[in-house]
Amino acid sequence: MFLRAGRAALSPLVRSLQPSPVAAMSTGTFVVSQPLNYRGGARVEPADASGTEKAFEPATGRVIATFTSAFKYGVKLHGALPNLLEGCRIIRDREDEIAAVECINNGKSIFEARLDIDTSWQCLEYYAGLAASMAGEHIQLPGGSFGYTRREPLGVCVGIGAWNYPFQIASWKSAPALACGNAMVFKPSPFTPVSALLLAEIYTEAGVPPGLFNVVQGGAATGQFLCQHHDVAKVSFTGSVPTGMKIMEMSAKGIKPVTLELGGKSPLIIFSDCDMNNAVKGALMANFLTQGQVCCNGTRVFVQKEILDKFTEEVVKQTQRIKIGDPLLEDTRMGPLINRPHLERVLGFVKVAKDGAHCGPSYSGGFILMFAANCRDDMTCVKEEIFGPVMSILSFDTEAEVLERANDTTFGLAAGVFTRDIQRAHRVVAELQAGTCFINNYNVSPVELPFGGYKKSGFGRENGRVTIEYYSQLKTVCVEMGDVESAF
Ligand SMILES: NC(=O)C1=CN([C@@H]2O[C@H](COP(=O)(O)OP(=O)(O)OC[C@H]3O[C@@H](n4cnc5c(N)ncnc54)[C@H](O)[C@@H]3O)[C@@H](O)[C@H]2O)C=CC1
Repeated sequence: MFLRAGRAALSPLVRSLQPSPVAAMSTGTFVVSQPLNYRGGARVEPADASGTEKAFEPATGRVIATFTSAFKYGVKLHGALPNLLEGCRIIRDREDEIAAVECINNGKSIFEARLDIDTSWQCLEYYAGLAASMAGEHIQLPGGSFGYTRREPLGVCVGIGAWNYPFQIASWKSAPALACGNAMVFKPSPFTPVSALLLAEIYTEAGVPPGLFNVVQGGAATGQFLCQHHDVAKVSFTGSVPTGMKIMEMSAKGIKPVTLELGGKSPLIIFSDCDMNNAVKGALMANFLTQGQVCCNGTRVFVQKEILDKFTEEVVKQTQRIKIGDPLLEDTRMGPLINRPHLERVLGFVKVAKDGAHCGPSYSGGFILMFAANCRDDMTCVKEEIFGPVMSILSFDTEAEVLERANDTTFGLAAGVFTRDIQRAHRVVAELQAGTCFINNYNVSPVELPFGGYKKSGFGRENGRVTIEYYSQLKTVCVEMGDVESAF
């Protein structure tokens, strides 16, 4: 199953967690003993505790936290602009500790967890800068009259997160929300309840007023409660399409705006004139980060016929070199999937794919990694979101053909193209039905660039300047400089 011997070598990293108020360490991993709900600037046990849930360490199956779900909730708006830059500084200082918590609770490699923490503090830094430059318009009207617009907060925003990027999702939702003057109640996935608490404590330490960022633990029932709460002005959700539909339905009843960051089955198109080395690296980046549990992964890899064999051979060679194992080890690049039911689900897709495709390396018992070559568009592994380390390779002849096949999906989160022909690159991305398109790279996420989906992958955006519009509302002020011209 998993390299226990390697774990002993990790104790210095693990020990460095001990001074943290979060965790008391046990044999090479941690257990959380304090309450995991956060309200009014402190950890609390919910008054209406409705039973307990457990969170596990994916690599070992150990229980790392037992926590209570919360239902009753009330948050007061403070109207204060928090010091996000100080929060950014604290996250950078505590990067190793936060990354280790993320690695233990999620299973992603420590190497990758650190990258997630980087994109988290970068987000706080970015919106700290934007907060000061938020401005409305001044519009001249006849007769010296004029109008102006103000960007105002929405109120209490709810953030609901998935388990694959727990700290990053909490940061990407809360930083723009707080920068716009809102309060946020954040509900992490019950699989990964721990690191959002670290963010809450960091905000408090940074001087964010108590009550501006709160964490509520629980599953679907808690999420529903938050979406239906009459004090909630907006819901920002990251998760699956079926849950996204429910969130939208609930929000519609209260006429609440929603941001939906949902699933995907994104195409990655490799033309024969590509830089092969970069294209292979791009395909690995597009499929194997966080054990393939990434919404925008380019899992349908379309390769132009002339280079199909060479490309497949290189992909196989390089996937075989990926270091799989204990996610806390520095050289590990792929850890375990989030839990056993998810592993079984992914293996189910692999089993079906094996009947129709030539399949590459696969390992079972907590870790798997594979590719399926010679796939067809109608295969289940090509049509459905697997959310695991499974790359499907398909061949194509012409640009027109591949565009039609790439767009033949109800999802539209991301897409990628590798080619040396700059005109073709831009022509192709203009035709791709996806919210984020990569040219000659894949799965990089600079915080300056908006991220979000087309079609059933959702709407609204995270990151970038535009996200300010999703966490604020526009007030128009009309100013009369003359007399009132009455119709009566
Ligand atoms: N577009 C994006 O930015 C991202 C999308 N995802 C998508 O998320 C999915 C995997 O994440 P999961 O956590 O399994 O998704 P999920 O939809 O099962 O759960 C997501 C969150 O919603 C909550 N929830 C579940 N039912 C609810 C309900 N009825 N009302 C309110 N809240 C509810 C869960 O407790 C969790 O916090 C994949 O489809 C993936 O593609 C994941 C990461 C990023």
